[in-house]
Amino acid sequence: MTVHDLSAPPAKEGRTHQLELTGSEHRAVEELATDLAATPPQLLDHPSWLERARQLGAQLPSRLREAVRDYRHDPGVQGALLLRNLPTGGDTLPDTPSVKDSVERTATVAAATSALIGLALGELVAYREEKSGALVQNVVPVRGLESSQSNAGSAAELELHVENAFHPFRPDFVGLLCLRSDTVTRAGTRVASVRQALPLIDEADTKVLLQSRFVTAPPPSFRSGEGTWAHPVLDGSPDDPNICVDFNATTALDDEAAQVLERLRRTFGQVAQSVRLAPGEMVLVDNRVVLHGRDHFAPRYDGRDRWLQRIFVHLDNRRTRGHRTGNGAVMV
Ligand SMILES: O=C(O)CCC(=O)C(=O)O
Ligand SMILES: [Fe+2]
Repeated sequence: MTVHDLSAPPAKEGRTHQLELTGSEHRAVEELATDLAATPPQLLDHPSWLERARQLGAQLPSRLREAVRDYRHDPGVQGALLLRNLPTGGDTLPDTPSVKDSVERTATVAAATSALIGLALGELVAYREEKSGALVQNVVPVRGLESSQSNAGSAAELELHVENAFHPFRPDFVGLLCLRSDTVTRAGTRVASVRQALPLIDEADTKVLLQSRFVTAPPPSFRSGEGTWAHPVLDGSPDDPNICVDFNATTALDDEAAQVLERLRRTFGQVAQSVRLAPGEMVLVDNRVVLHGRDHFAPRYDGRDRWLQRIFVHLDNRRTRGHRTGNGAVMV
């Protein structure tokens, strides 16, 4: 990550969470990820592979475990954790996938790295109706979907959103590990937290945002799903609220709320930072307080396009037990 990075001064007092692994820490993670990738049946979504991933996750270098634990306790003003110098199996990477809804099923060093970190943070989860319920999903540009408001798009900027804002059990955290960056236009992941935006929202608007005057539709990645019941955009502590909004999918139920929503969109546009991930960098965003999106870019479809791998994390899997068959990782 280079320009406009998370080391830019935060909007107000607070920690910026980031950690660059040393050479020996990198090798230690690589060894664990290589061991995990080779663990039978070498399938990411398999219960026995995930059991091994939980065990090996506990052996990650202590500075990494500390950084994750600290971030989990309080995600800071920016709500993001940036990890650098992670292994991705760099020299042996295949071409960037190019098809819609591409996912990783067979274990690789990169996918194992994401799984180890996700399981150190909490529980890996996926949605049966999205990307066939795979735990590690590819974020790649897809030909024909350039203008889509999904992670397969490119020509259009992907609007700031909370991941799966419509869902009663949206992820608590989203992780994006970069395998290949967009070397031409240097497209970044945009991040903006409600902790940064709140001081810029006036009190009257905050009041409206705390009321159930909004609805949100499922994103294009979901095969099916109902739009939400009326919900507030802000909830919890008025001083440090959670946020639930998708500027492409949330609509207001009345004119006043629509104006407030539009002002909120502009405010978030002001505080958003572009995180230009380089290969081996992973950004985790706290999906309760951070909106994310993506700059527009021009893919070449030559096998070398931008390639991220995405994971979702829940902190408490008892909450969703009734939605997960056999206590597995996929919500139905
Ligand atoms: O491409 C990116 O940087 C982020 C895309 C996104 O919003 C997602 O995959 O959830
Ligand atoms: Fe997203």
